[in-house]
Amino acid sequence: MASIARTILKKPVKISLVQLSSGSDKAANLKHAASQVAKAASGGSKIVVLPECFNSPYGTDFFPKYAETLLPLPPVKEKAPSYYALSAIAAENKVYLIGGSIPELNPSTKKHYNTCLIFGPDGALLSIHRKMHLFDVNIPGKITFRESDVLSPGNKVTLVDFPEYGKVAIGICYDIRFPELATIAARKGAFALIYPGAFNLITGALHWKLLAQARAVDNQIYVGMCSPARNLDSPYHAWGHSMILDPMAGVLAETEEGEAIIEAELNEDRITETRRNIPLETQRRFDIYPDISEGNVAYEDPDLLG
Ligand SMILES: NC(=O)CCC(=O)C(=O)O
Repeated sequence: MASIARTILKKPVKISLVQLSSGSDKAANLKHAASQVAKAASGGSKIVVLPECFNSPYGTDFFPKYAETLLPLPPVKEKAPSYYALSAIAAENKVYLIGGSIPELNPSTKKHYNTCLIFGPDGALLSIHRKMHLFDVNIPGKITFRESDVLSPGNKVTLVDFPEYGKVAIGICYDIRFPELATIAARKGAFALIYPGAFNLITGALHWKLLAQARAVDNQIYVGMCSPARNLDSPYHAWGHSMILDPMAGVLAETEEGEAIIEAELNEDRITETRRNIPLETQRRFDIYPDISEGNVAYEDPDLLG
């Protein structure tokens, strides 16, 4: 089989993950996010990531209360303060901003979503990812959570093109448990999988790093997982431990549970070296099993097209 030689990261890029400390005051959370993204950008990062539900506490009781109306695009200013704050933050700092996630309401269907907005360095909206896999778990005596009591799932794989660099795939938290999403994105040429995510203290301790390393090693790609800082005053205690992994699943940057910014430089050489040394791409057996990146993959969500 021929080897697949293609450039997927056009030039080195520094990325920052902001493990933000948030509370119940949305305006204060937005202001704080602005100052932390500015700090990350001043260190040279051109891609900056915020955590899941960075503008609100995380929990089913909070989603409707904090939900913003994005549709039809562009949203009405008063109904989407986080949208306009993120756009301004991206433009002021000239960064690609992966805006964690915010609770969203589609007023025509009355459905709520857990939604990531991605803006370019000019402040223009590049893409929207709605969490595809909802966090519904029951580990008796430890944690029960049912996002689906309130939220609806998004219906597409999100690959965003950052023209100077290449494509980045977006998932939100529980989405990382589904390797299909990561594999589709990697085979479609993403150089990084980015997951804003708020794992908890039970599964975080066991699975957070394991899943990050699994997605990196399976796909020979960079992975970033960006958590909120742990806030013991809030009902949900996030695991923290934001991390950036290289395509060999080595940890490039990692933090603990407090507020922090972590950063790393990503480059094409590390991807090609990994893929040359362990040439999974040319060893796959699509004569035996299907290539899940081909065929019936949704990249557009009809609900988002208006
Ligand atoms: N916010 C989430 O999706 C949490 C996911 C999580 O904790 C897990 O174990 O998965």
